[in-house]
Amino acid sequence: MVALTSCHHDKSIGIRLMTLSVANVNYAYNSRTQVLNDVSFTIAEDQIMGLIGPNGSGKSTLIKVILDLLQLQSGRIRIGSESSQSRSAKMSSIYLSSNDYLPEFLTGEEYLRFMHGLYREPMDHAALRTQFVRYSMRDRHRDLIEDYSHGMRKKLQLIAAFMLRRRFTVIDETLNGVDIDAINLFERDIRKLATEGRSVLLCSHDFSMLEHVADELALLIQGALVVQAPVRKIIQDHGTIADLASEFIQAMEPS
Ligand SMILES: Nc1ncnc2c1ncn2[C@@H]1O[C@H](COP(=O)(O)OP(=O)(O)OP(=O)(O)O)[C@@H](O)[C@H]1O
Repeated sequence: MVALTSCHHDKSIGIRLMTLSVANVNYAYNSRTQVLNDVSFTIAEDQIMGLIGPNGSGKSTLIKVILDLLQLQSGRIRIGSESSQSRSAKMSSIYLSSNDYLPEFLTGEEYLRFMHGLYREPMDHAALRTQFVRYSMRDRHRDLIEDYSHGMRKKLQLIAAFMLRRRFTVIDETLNGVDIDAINLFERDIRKLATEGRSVLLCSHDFSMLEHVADELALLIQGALVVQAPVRKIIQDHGTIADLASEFIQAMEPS
């Protein structure tokens, strides 16, 4: 096994406020399976961080530990200045999960009202209708989620995130199955969140989308974070994110 522990940082950034700081996090589901190994990284305000890694490398586990859906076993996680377990951290974060388990018995509009209720935010009905039109779902907010296609369920989750505009948005593979028009809109909408000073953790196997949209990239291999680097530096040094990923994955394969 090649030791690959270097993390690259962009020295030109200077001092920035951090939305997320993860320090020395380990996680094991049981005594035989150590899934996360001493993971440390940060996401600055106004930054979109892409999270990549092979299947089973621990990306979803890391996200669940960050959001306190799995209990932190060791290390420290802060969202802003608060512990990730605090109520204020939870109120300032939104999670779009990789599955599309949504309450089938609600309409899209009722689901969004429910989400706004959780965050104690008033819902802007005009904004809701606008988002449904933008994401090619005109008038479908009145239909039961049960009747939505797979892509429509994903788009409903995206609309929730773009209406609620939390300080920290976490997206785990939510874009699978979403059409190209919606991806283009998503890229524009997610950049707007970042320009407002919000932060995004975007886990995806779609490297070309990440090349468009992410500022920074984190690569997780076998539960270890082997790279945190600005995307433009990766493209400068390696050509593409895919090239960087395959270089590291090959280097870590047993010879
Ligand atoms: N509830 C669980 N109990 C035991 N092991 C689990 C559990 N959930 C995940 N694992 C294991 O933890 C490891 C990491 O899984 P995880 O889902 O975090 O990977 P991932 O990087 O998100 O993968 P993918 O790209 O395939 O979605 C895998 O070996 C997986 O089998």
